[in-house]
Amino acid sequence: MRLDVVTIFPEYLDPLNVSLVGKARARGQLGVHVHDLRDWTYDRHNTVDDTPYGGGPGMVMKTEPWGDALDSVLADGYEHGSHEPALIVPTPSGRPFTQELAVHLSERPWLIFTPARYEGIDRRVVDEYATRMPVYEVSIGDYVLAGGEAAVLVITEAVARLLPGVLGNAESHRDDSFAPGAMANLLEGPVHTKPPVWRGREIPEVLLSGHHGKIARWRRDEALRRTTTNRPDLIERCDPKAFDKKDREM
Ligand SMILES: COC(=O)c1ccnc(N)c1
Repeated sequence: MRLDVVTIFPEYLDPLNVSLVGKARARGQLGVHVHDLRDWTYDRHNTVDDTPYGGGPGMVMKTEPWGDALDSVLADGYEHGSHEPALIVPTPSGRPFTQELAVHLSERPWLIFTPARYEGIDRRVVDEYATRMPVYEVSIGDYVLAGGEAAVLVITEAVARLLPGVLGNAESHRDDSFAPGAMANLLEGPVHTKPPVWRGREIPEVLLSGHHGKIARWRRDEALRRTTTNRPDLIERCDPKAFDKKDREM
């Protein structure tokens, strides 16, 4: 997978050099190219914004720098063998970013992120590139940020961990919160590790039983309990039949 990020704060994406994404890059599983939008400005002040047509507060990011930047990124990607780009536009007015969307994006070969600042990017930029590739306008939650770069980090982290071979244990995805299948729409339950007793607190006995069926049922019940408490809105979406099937597998 190739990721491109065009931003006025390239240093904001430095965390993509560390941890899981950094390791995936070092192993060549992920190519990450961060570009400074101001490299495509030609005036003395490297201007990237201007006042909004129709009036209103704040400033709007101008079409020309974005157009020149995206054309350059596309040319470079194609030249190096990438294909089927998709534009990812982090915005509070986008579709919710979900585990399902993360899975979908992890299956694409090339993602180009355009995190905005100010009041956003002139709409004509999205309209222009929507003629050449799929555009995903994505919100990471019901709140507004000063810029989309933090959302790029969130989306990249969620997508990169799904790439084959990135997470040590391929099974780790199966019980993810929101993962497709029996755990779909359920929050993950609690986890425990050594020591067996800590400040007088012991491990739930079932986890020490070695009975995989009982352990799986306990984990499912704990996931249901946590989901009921924290996300009752998800409960009606659960597929009880999936649990029956899982029970049979136990
Ligand atoms: C400027 O970008 C945002 O404020 C933003 C991006 C993605 N999701 C959000 N909830 C906000």
